Amino acid sequence: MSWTEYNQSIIRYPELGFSIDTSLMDIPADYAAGLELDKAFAGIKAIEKGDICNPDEGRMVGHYWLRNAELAPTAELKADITGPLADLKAFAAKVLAGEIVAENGEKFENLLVIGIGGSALGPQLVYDALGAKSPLKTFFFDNTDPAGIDTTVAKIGCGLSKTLSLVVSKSGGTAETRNAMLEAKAAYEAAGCDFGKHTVAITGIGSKLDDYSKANGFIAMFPMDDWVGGRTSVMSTVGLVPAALQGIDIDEFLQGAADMDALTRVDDFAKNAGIQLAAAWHHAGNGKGEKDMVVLPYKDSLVLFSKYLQQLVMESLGKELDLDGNVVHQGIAVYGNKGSTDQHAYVQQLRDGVHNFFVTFIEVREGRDGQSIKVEDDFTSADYLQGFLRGTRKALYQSDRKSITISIDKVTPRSLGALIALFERAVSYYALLVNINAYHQPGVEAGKKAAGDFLTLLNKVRESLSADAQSAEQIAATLGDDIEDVYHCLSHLAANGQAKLNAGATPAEDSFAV
Ligand SMILES: O=P(O)(O)OC[C@H]1O[C@H](O)[C@H](O)[C@@H](O)[C@@H]1O
Repeated sequence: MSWTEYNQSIIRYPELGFSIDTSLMDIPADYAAGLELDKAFAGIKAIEKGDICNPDEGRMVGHYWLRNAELAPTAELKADITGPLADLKAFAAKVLAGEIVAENGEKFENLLVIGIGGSALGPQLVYDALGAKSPLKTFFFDNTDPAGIDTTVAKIGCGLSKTLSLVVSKSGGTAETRNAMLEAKAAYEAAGCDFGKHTVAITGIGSKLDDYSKANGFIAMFPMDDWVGGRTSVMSTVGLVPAALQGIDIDEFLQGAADMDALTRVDDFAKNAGIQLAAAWHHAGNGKGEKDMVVLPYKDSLVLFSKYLQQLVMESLGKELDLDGNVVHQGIAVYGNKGSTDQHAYVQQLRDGVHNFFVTFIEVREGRDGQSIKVEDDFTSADYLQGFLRGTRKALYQSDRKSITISIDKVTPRSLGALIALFERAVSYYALLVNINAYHQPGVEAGKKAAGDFLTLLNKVRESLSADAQSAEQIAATLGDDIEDVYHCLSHLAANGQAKLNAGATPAEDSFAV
């Protein structure tokens, strides 16, 4: 790759301390000419002006308005953004000033965020990246795993009475979040505290959670709108309430995103990092996701960025049908962790093994805020980190492994907002280029329905147990259900003290009794 090609491939946004280098993707100069760029630019405009761009759910796609309410297509929608923003800032200021306090009159010291998917990943990323000096130490319940909940409750310990909980669910009906909330309630009550007096809801108006928050005397409720998808909700009340409580400058966070939005909505391929990122993905995977994206931030505080992008990209782009109903099985697989840590784990395969990926390096130019010691005569830890990034990038390219390098000066609310906005925009553009709806998630429902079927069967199996040991086959015959499904119910009951297992040599020979 020549110096000239590097200069031609890089896009720099000095106002954001940002650059993106696609030179090591080897994209032919005429590649963009073969893409439906006009359709992509027109599609983004339709999204931002409030067309129903999520046709399957009949919804607008409004996350771009969250950082610039002036873009919202009506005064009412604008007020739906600015009103809650002002309210949440006032609320956070009162909590941090000790004007809103715990039931026992003490200042809140901890925050417990209860949510899953888009209602957890954004707050987790923001806290990890920016929350080092948070006045509220933050914990998460992001699952229905009772052991995980116990571990977190143990970590909070006697601080629970000074813990503010946020129950976050757009739909207000997600089972894992409901369960985790009830587990939290039980933990507060075991500590002699009233759950409602320590808790805030963030949810859609009129949802089950909204009703529950009123019935249980929650401190406050912040609304979430149906035109914001879970995976793009970090700049709605979902991400901003916890961030403001953590003392993070949310105005800067929103401004970084607004600035990136402005720079990536221009109809000029050469200057638009969002469309270029989407085009790079398209070229790498032949427009069909044939290559996975490995995300490698060389900065510990961005370790969750790969996990965050995993939901943003895979839930948005992983679709069976295109907008015309054709079966396309689109998507881009995303995984990653951080550098240089991963060089001592899976980078061996990236360099030498199966060639099914491209890398997105995230470079943070400043090593640390302040002076560094020398770890060798001439070098600091930051020099090493930079050396490993540059070295890995080069070593991969030498074995024909492509990469994108995105650089920011440092991890700040502004640069994190800009990074998130860049990937949101690239996802929108890519979806337009391959003609899919990036804003629904029909596949998620199948797993939820099957989980419901399991629970129905679990009840039936539990009731079929008797003092006489029976095999799965016998119980399945009585119930008229699938033997293996019945067996998994029996195993679960036995593992959780609700059935007695007489272990045989094979699952068929296992028998179960009450
Ligand atoms: O915020 P909630 O309604 O509880 O949804 C939480 C998450 O679960 C759903 O199943 C979706 O797949 C996610 O996109 C969503 O972010």
